Amino acid sequence: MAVRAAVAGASGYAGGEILRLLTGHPEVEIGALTGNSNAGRRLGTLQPHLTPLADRVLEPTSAETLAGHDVVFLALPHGQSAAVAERLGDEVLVIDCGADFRLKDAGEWERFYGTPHAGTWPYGLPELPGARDALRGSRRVAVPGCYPTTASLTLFPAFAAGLVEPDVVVVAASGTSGAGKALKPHLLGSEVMGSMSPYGVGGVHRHTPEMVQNLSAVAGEPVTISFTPTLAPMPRGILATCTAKARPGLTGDRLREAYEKALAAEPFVHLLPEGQWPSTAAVYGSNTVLVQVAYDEAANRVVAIGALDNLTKGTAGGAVQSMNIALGIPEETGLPVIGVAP
Ligand SMILES: NC(=O)C1=CN([C@@H]2O[C@H](COP(=O)(O)OP(=O)(O)OC[C@H]3O[C@@H](n4cnc5c(N)ncnc54)[C@H](OP(=O)(O)O)[C@@H]3O)[C@@H](O)[C@H]2O)C=CC1
Ligand SMILES: CC(=O)N[C@@H](CCC(=O)OP(=O)(O)O)C(=O)O
Repeated sequence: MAVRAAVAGASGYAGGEILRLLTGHPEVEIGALTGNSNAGRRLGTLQPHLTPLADRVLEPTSAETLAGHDVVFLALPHGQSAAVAERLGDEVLVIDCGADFRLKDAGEWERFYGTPHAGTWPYGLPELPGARDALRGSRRVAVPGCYPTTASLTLFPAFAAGLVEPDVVVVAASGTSGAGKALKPHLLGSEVMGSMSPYGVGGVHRHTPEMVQNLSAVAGEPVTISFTPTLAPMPRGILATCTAKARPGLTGDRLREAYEKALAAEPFVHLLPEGQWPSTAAVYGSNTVLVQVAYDEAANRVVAIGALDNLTKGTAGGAVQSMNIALGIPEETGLPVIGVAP
């Protein structure tokens, strides 16, 4: 019997990408689609690429409209998920694309988000050690932020093998869809086109504690991370350059072996052949993360670079991957691994 899935926030970027993937998922039947200011409108006017669903009309987002489904995807602004989720019942699989349930440390949540902490759900980054076990059979999933997905998948093999010091620098560029569809003056076409600009500089971006949480768990000790996000003039994609000081005795061969071992069985994280480096264009629309790593001997630093599509593996693809695991569906079902080129 098909899994019946509802999508809250279907008018937004993340909701639209979830629907793009679910329309091709053989086990899923799409149920209620909800919006907020766009409730009552035809989906085709908001998401014209979702042609099979063009005549579906958005309902208001409420526990009532989302009831009666096996899975509910929440693609809502931060702070909106808890009130909906708590009325959906424990047997429904609720997958939250927002940040509300990602962090374990309530103090860190309050410091970066400025609101009371709603709680912690199993974290939807299956590739991290132990994550698949926590997701299997779970009825709640917190989908990671797009930058933490990129940096964590790019660096965890180095930490898992104990090859680097717990002192990391991440500089990442993101496409503009990462900021959502709502109008923001710094995202107007004339502000973004032909320019790259940093934001959230100096340890203040809310994804910093999420990266720290992930990599500290893998390292088995506290990791500090200096994270600088930048905005790039492209609709989708993240390219993260991550560096960490090497531990004594590291060689390029040992580093490569550690990455090969950690990533060999991963369907969605692909270590490129030596000498080839990731690009955002190569992962456009796919659930793949491309990774490459090098040992910069003169600077004694590991340089690891990862690229993904922020809306696919960075949000919706990760969400569907976690749904598959939670429901016992083969993990790769319905998820593209091939990008769009040129
Ligand atoms: N974009 C990305 O790359 C990523 C996004 N996420 C997370 O996914 C979630 C959605 O992001 P995104 O799709 O980019 O954002 P958008 O701004 O594109 O979409 C937001 C959605 O939420 C709805 N909405 C707005 N306000 C409310 C409200 N008060 N109550 C209920 N629904 C509301 C909107 O409805 P309407 O349009 O009808 O008003 C719209 O459907 C966010 O939590 C975001 O952090 C996570 C990882 C990456
Ligand atoms: C380009 C851009 O603005 N990106 C967003 C992150 C997108 C993401 O992963 O979001 P959530 O944590 O909100 O789910 C930002 O930096 O705020």
